[in-house]
Amino acid sequence: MALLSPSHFLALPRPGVIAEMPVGVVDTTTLAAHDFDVDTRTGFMPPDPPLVRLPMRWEPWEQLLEDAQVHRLQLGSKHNISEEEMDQSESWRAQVRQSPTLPTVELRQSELLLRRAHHVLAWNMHFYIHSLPPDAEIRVPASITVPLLEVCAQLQLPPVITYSDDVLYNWALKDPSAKPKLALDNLRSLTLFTGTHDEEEFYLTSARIELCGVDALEIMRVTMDELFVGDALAARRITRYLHSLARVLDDLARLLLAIRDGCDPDTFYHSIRPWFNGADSGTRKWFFDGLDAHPELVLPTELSGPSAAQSPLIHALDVFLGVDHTPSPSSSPTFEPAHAHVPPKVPFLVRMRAYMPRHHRNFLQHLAAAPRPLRVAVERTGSAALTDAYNAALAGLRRLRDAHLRIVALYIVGPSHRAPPASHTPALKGTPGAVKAGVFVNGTCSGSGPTLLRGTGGTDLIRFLKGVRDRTSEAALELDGST
Ligand code: HEM
Repeated sequence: MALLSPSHFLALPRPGVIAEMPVGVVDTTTLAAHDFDVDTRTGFMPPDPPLVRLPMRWEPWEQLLEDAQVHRLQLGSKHNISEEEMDQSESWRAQVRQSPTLPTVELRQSELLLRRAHHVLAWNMHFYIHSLPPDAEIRVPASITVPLLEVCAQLQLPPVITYSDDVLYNWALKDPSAKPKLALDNLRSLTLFTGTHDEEEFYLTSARIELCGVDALEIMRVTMDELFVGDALAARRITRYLHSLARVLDDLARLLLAIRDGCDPDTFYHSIRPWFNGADSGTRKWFFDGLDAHPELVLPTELSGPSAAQSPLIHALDVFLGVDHTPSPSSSPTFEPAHAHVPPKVPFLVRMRAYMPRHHRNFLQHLAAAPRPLRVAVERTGSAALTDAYNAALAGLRRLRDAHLRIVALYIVGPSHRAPPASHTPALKGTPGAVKAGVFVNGTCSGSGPTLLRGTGGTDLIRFLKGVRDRTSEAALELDGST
């Protein structure tokens, strides 16, 4: 790939999340950045397939990622891990430690290079940490720490796998010549921990929801146009749009529930999910080597693993419909991190925004600052038809969250009460339904005991999810405008 010259318009400095862009300077870091990197056809997914490999200069990182997958590194916590598997992981980790610390300056010229670098380095870091024996100290080698933190400083993302690494920017087309190319069944994942069809389906379920969610984004857009007009005809149109939104939300719920066709709950819980754990999900602290020589690189105080709670689409739906997730002071324990070495911070869903690509974060801020919020407009008109339609859209979002609760019960609560199947080999990619025999993997999910279940991000899971679901319905309006 040819690198851009420093004077090229795409090589202009990226904007700060909080800092405003200087007056007159357009954010050109991605071709769609002027509209928050939200594409009219693909929403928060990029319209073109993500980069699959960095240029030769960074080939050592790519080679390590390929080796980890080809040699099928195993979770260090797997209860019946063989000597051979332990040796295999250790020899891969030794290669990581011996790798040179590659410079990242040239990556800065392209957002797409930076994205791929974050993907590769963060994935290598999770392979490194979670393949370690359960009693080993967690020390991320300088060859990962330094370039990863440099890339993170550019992208304003934390040094950990995010939803954008495993869903938004982790896909390719099965058939590039298919029409339409981004059909829901024309996707495959790029990087997998386990090489299983189950893991791929886990990521692709979210990817399909993002693509189908484009219809919801379009409804938001036309509704906001009508809110600007604000007359009786606009109110009738918005009424129609909100009923359509309820139907789109039911489509999203169907896509979510369809995960059951391709992803086995025990495989997910025991073999796949432990790879996602962040620093706030385990009892061992993560140390990052190489920082002494780089005082300019700053580590975040908390690192949560990837979660679809980082999906900008679902946040956008809440913002648009005016669902307020600010927890009351009495509900704060729901949002406590799992371990004492991670200080409690802001509410979980707000925290998750720091893990989103910054253009998407900015999109949500922009949406929240809309001068004519939908909920206020519905309250003001007092129209029965419009209020019904608004409540129908909220009910659709609640049904989506009800479906999600069923999935969490099936994929986390259920398996956490069961011992891992004694003979369990997940079906390999491309062989769905293959006979399962041989190996099983014992997960290390935080709080995975029956009494206190916690999510990837360290939440008191069911209580938290029910709270979010209930706040969705609580936003409903009575006909006279009261809640
Ligand atoms: C097997 C499939 C899934 C499982 C086991 C699962 C599990 C979880 C867990 C444990 C949480 C709590 C937060 C955390 O700690 O990460 C969560 C939150 C969340 N998940 Fe999922 N999830 C699944 C699929 C999805 C999908 C496909 C989506 C949609 C893109 C989604 C959207 C969300 C959202 C938006 C939240 C934040 C709470 C909310 O807004 O309702 N999840 N999920």
